[in-house]
Amino acid sequence: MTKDDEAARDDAASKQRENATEPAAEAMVPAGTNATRTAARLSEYGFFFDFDGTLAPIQQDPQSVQPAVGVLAALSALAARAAVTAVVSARPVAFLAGRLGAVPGLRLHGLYGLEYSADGGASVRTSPEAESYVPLIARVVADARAAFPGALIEDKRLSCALHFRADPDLEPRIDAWAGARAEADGLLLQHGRMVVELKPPVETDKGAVVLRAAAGLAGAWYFGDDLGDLPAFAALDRLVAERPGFHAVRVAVGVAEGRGAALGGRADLLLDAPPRVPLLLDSLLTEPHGSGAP
Ligand SMILES: O=P(O)(O)OC[C@H]1O[C@H](O[C@H]2O[C@H](CO)[C@@H](O)[C@H](O)[C@H]2O)[C@H](O)[C@@H](O)[C@@H]1O
Repeated sequence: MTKDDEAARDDAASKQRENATEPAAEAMVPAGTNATRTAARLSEYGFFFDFDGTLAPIQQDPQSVQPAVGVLAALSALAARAAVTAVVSARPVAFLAGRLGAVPGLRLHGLYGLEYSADGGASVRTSPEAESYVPLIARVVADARAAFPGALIEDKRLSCALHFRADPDLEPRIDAWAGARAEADGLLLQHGRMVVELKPPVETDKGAVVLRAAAGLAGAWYFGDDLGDLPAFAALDRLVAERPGFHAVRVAVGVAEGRGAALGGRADLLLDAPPRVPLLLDSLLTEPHGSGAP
C-alpha cells in the first residue's frame, strides 16, 4: 500500500466516523435563539434546510453523499408538527428525492428553486423559463469536460457545476473559464464550496423560495453552510423588517470553506457539523413551551 493509499484509507475511515458517530446529546438549543418562542407556536413556523454541508457531510464524490445519522427521523418528526418543512438545495429534485423522498410532508426545492416537488419527487414542477436553457447547458457541460479533462463536471440538466475539490489548483482556471462562459452565453455564475456553477438567468434563488413559502408563518428557521444560502438569510432579515413580530433564526453549519465563510458572520447560531442538526431539532421538538415569549 502506498502512502497515498494509506492517506485515502485514513481519510475514508475518518469520514465514516464523522457519519456514524453522534455528538454527545448535550443541550442543543442556545438561549439566544429563543427556542421556547418557536416551540410555543411550532405549527406556525417554517423550517428550511440546505442539503450539502448542512444535512449531509461534505464528501469528495457528490454522488456518494447521504444525510447524516438522525436526519430522516428528525425531519419526519418536524414535518408532522411545523407549518412548513423544506429542503432548499442546489441539487436537482431527483437527487434529493433519492435521499429524502421518504420523509412525509417534506417539500423539496431543487436547483435553487428552479424545481419543486411536494410529494417526495413523484412529480416535479420545473420553471418553464429555465427549461429552454437545457440545450445550452448541455453544450456548456460538454465544453467544460473538454476544457478540464479529469475534473468533475456535474451535469444537473439546468445547471453545470465545475468542481475542483479533487484538484484545488484548478480553481483560478475554472473561475476564469466559467466567468468568460457566463458572459458569452448570458448565464449566471454561482460560487460554492470548491465549485463554480453556470445556471440559467432566471430570477430565483434560495431567498425567493423562502419568501414565497413564508405567507402566514409566525417565524422561520434557515439552516445553511455556503454562499448560496446568503439570500435565504437575507430573506429572513426582510421578513423581520416587514412583518412586526416575525421571528427568524439563521443557523450556519460547519466551518465554511473559502468564499462560504461569509455565512458564519451572519448567523444567530453556529453548529459545527451536519450531525448536530438532528440533535438541535430533537431538542427543539421536546422543548417545554409553557413560557414561550411573545
Ligand atoms: O445547495 P446545496 O444542497 O448545499 O448544494 C451545493 C452543492 O452541493 C454539491 O457540492 C458540494 O458537495 C459535494 C459533496 O459533499 C462536494 O464534493 C463539493 O465540493 C461541494 O461543492 C453538489 O455537487 C453541487 O452541485 C451543489 O451546487
